[in-house]
Amino acid sequence: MTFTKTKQAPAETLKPERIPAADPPAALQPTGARNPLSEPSRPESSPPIAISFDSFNAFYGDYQAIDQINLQIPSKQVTGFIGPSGCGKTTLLRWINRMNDIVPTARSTGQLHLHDLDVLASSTDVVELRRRVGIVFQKPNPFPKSIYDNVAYGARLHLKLTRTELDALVEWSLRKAAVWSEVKDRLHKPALGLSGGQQQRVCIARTIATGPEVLLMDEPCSALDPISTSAIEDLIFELRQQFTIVIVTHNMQQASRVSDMTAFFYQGKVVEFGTTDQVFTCPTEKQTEDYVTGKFG
Ligand SMILES: Nc1ncnc2c1ncn2[C@@H]1O[C@H](COP(=O)(O)OP(=O)(O)OP(=O)(O)O)[C@@H](O)[C@H]1O
Repeated sequence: MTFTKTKQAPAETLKPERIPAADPPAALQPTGARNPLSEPSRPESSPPIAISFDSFNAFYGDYQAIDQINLQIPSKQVTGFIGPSGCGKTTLLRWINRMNDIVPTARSTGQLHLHDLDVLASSTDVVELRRRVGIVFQKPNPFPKSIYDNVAYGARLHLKLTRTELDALVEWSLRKAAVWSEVKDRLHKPALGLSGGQQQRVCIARTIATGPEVLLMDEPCSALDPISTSAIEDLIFELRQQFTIVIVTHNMQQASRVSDMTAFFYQGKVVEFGTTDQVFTCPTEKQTEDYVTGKFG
């Protein structure tokens, strides 16, 4: 069995709003420059690289979860991480915004760059890094606050906006996350009163409200029903126009639908990395073929 990349039609019942053409508020324009070291030999037509792992290793205590990974993630595309349970997908994802800093046993060696920023340097401002690299988790995790306050939360921390500007930002973010029409009349009601799919889109709105360049998504649909999953997939497809997206998924159909590039992981290594069409229809490695066709994993 092989998969071909097809764009799903939006679910009629939850048809997402299209992304407004307008740029985000000026205060949210990304500031990242490109890493010149990552790009010198790439042909003109290749997209620039947003994230580079070079000889990257990650450990929990003595256990090595990531083994000598070299991976270059293109800007403003969707890169899917696939592979069997325990192969290191989440670990690698969480190093990109240093979420693993909160795990006492976690450490890494090698190089990791976001454009020209040395992510692992002790001098790196982790709060600013996490503003530039937002993360959406497996289960929607809205704060026990109103929808408005959820989305405004990061902006209140990072940006000094007037009430009018904040209102505009909240609306922009909720529109971008394709949930505005469903929540605009209940902005000051608890976010926890929404459906799981709506909560997840509010969490995405909360993440993009601080103006990140990168969105990390760790199995963002695993707790959602098929209609909500379809709405999130449509949203991912739209958001890649503006954000670099890295998504971990166990769902092969989902990976083939939403990802431009796919990395197949096995036992802490990247076995194969290429366009999603190539990885799913014409894999070069037997292990990849066995995995995407469901023979193991
Ligand atoms: N906090 C931790 N402490 C110790 N070991 C950990 C920790 N988190 C993950 N590991 C181990 O690191 C390895 C990689 O785990 P990771 O969660 O990155 O894999 P994964 O590919 O994302 O798996 P899954 O698809 O099941 O989520 C596993 O062997 C796991 O048990």
